Amino acid sequence: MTNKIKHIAVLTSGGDSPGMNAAIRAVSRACAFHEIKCTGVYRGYQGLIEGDFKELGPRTVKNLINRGGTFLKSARSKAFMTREGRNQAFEHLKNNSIDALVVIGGDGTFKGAEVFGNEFQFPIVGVPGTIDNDIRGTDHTIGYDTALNTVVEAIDKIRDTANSHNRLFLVEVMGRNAGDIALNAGIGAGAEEILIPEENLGKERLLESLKRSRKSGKTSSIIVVAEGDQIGKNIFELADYIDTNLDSYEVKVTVLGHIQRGGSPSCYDRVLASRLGIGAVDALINQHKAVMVGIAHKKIVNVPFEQALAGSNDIDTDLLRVADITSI
Ligand SMILES: Nc1ncnc2c1ncn2[C@@H]1O[C@H](COP(=O)(O)OP(=O)(O)O)[C@@H](O)[C@H]1O
Ligand SMILES: O=P(O)(O)OC[C@H]1O[C@](O)(COP(=O)(O)O)[C@@H](O)[C@@H]1O
Ligand SMILES: [Mg+2]
Repeated sequence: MTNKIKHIAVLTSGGDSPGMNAAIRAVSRACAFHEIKCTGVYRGYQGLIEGDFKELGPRTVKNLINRGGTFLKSARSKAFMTREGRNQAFEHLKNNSIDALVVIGGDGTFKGAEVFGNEFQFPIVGVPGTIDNDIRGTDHTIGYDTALNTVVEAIDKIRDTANSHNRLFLVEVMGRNAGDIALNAGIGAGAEEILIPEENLGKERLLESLKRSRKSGKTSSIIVVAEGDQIGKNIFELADYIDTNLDSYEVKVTVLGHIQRGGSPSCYDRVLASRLGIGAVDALINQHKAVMVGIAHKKIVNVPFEQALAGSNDIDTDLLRVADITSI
């Protein structure tokens, strides 16, 4: 076959997520399987600009499947947003005879890949790795399931103390512009209210709802707030507002922060990462470019970057209903 891919580079970019290591491992081993040379790029696009490369063989990636973070490290690269930076990146790829690139990251990473791929006609395939699950065309992104489990475990602990003290806890979770973590972990942890960017509840309605649940006999409450939510953006201001207008509870705030991004990946994320890593190499061998490899209805799919980037997945209205009914 003409244009046979002989050398693939792989990088991780944007916010790290549990399972990225498993995805790198799968890419490296799929390359070994198909007798394709594999190079790891350190620190995402920044390492591409600096030529910070390391050859990856099947044994280089041993003992990684269970490890959180990314051993190739990740970065948010300002220089890659410039044409000059991207020119440098292309020179390094050319000088190292690299034919194609696998980028593991989120929406920003795919945007960068789309821009770069168009500018230099360079084949790039994306693997969705972000805890936010804010990519279209794939049911799940790598790291999301692990993050959900971390959040639920943390909220279970908060529930113990909330209940012992008759307190209302506002728990802030990640998800820059997406409510997936808040909604699913909120249901899983039995939250009374879930505030997400996709749906603006309004402070007054939140207060009314809390008053109703207090009246119905609840003695403590957990509200899960996505960091990008309209009324929860400043969670401490929201806590003051509730404290001032609802005297039945003592209000406390917990910001879960970056613990949500760490830890050993769940089995689901390990399997997903393994499938998508292999899918990315398959896609390149089959001459695909500018696509993300995703999973839809249990099957591997190739989704053009343009579609993957068409806003985050719509929020599942059925889940909103489940949250409403189970918290009555
Ligand atoms: N429009 C763009 N042009 C070029 N590079 C971009 C663009 N958008 C994002 N990138 C690159 O992708 C990197 C990762 O994006 P970011 O939004 O930080 O994370 P994520 O991929 O997890 O969403 C950015 O730091 C930048 O280097
Ligand atoms: O660690 P940083 O750079 O402060 O970024 C925090 C952001 O990264 C995330 O954890 C993941 O987002 P991305 O996958 O888009 O990088 C968001 O949920 C959060 O808002
Ligand atoms: Mg993102």
